Amino acid sequence: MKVEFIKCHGSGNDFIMIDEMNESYDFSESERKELSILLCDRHKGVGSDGILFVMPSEKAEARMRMFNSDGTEAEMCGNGLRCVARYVIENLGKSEVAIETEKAVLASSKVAEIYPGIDTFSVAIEPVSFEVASLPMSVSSEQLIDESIPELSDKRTFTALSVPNPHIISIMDEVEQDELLKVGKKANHLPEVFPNGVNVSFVKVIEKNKIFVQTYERGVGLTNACGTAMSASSLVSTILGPNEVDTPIVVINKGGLVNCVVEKSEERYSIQLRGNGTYVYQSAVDINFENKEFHVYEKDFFNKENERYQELETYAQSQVGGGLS
Ligand SMILES: N[C@@H](CCC[C@H](N)C(=O)O)C(=O)O
Repeated sequence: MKVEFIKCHGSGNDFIMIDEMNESYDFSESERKELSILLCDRHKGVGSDGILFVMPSEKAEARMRMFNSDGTEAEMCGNGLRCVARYVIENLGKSEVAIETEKAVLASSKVAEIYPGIDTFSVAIEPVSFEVASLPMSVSSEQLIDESIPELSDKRTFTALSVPNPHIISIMDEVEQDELLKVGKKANHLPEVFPNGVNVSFVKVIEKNKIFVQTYERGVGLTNACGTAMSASSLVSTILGPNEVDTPIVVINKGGLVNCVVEKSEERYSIQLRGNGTYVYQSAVDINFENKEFHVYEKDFFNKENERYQELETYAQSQVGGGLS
């Protein structure tokens, strides 16, 4: 079977995007999982953090399903949703669209550039819940706000929330990647506490409304950026730290930066996540699901789009001080 795809990224969190709206691939569920494991492999495959399937929807202009590189499906993907929003916006010639995800239909639109020359897309990150049952997470309390999780660390405190995929966030003075890797691995081998796994983020507050976030992603490992994690981190550093609601929070990550606006209405939080949805190249793969063999065609690069993004990346790294280890 020949499958066409676009290689894209949001903040360096990279994806293989497959259009099932205009193409009738008719994948089975096991084929979607297989595609993710084979193609996301950075040594033998195309290499990416996950696969975005853009599908028809009865409730919205399109539906997104997102699979991690280990073949598991996530409830939501913020950086991926910006890429899908761009694809649907450009395909339909609209400036805003609604995208169906597992737990919600989410508003997405093209907005003012976050950096000169970078087409920028805003996606709604909701529903948000601090109930531990929503992750799910097994602890004796209903919420876990800035508390220790002894199984993970004896020196850090964490806040648990779903947006709606599961996250735990720890705010600290300096983010150490090796420590994040250790804690992230532990958290994802602790089914008695996190039966479905969890995304783990370390956050440094650089100044008011400016934070640095790095994430160990469930189903992937350390990534350049995780959109839902940056949204969750913006919210937690607003509740526990100096950030403000209704104000763009600059979130620096290893792959660049985004803006997050935390909103509160009738005691419910939501976040607007704004950033790039960059196309790197398009290509196709011939895949035989029986024997798991595949051949990737030549890459057709999008003209200079990713080179422009690299300017933003360089700018973002200059903003973080000692945050990158
Ligand atoms: N990178 C994504 C989140 C992808 C899913 C995550 N690994 C999970 O399993 O919840 C993002 O940008 O939000």
